[in-house]
Amino acid sequence: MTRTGSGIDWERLESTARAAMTRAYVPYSRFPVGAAALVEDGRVVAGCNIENASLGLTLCAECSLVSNLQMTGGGRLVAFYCVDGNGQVLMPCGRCRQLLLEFQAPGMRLMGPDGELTMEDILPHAFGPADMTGMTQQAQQAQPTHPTERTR
Ligand SMILES: O=c1ccn([C@H]2C[C@H](O)[C@@H](CO)O2)c(=O)[nH]1
Repeated sequence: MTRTGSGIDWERLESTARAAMTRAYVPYSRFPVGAAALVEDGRVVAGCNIENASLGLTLCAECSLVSNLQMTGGGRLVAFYCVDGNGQVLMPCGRCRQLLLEFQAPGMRLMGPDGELTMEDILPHAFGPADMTGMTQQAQQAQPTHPTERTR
């Protein structure tokens, strides 16, 4: 049984993810992926995977989605849905869990194979933005200066 209850319009996200999946560029794996997410301001953003002849440079659908998010006004993700080529729910790979963590609204919901999940469910004890703001003054001062910021 699918657990819902958060009031999220999952059907809209599912259909947007499926439409995004049809835009995938996957000449190497033939494994299209589409992702869609609801932004806290009501926008829906989407992405597809984009492969590369240099295989390790492949962009996952989630990567394309967060690029879309940032380029269309930024904000935080409230709900996320990802599908494979059959339109079935696909769980984000490890790297993409980290990408999503960066842009999650508090309590963001993801659709999993058996219902709603949270980031804490799929990436427990995560390293995230809060850890960076916790950097000590000393550690920040130790950062190398970017060449353009040098005064002489
Ligand atoms: O979370 C994931 C996992 C995989 N892929 C893509 C990358 C590659 O193009 C294909 C096979 O790994 O699926 C995604 O887009 N997102």
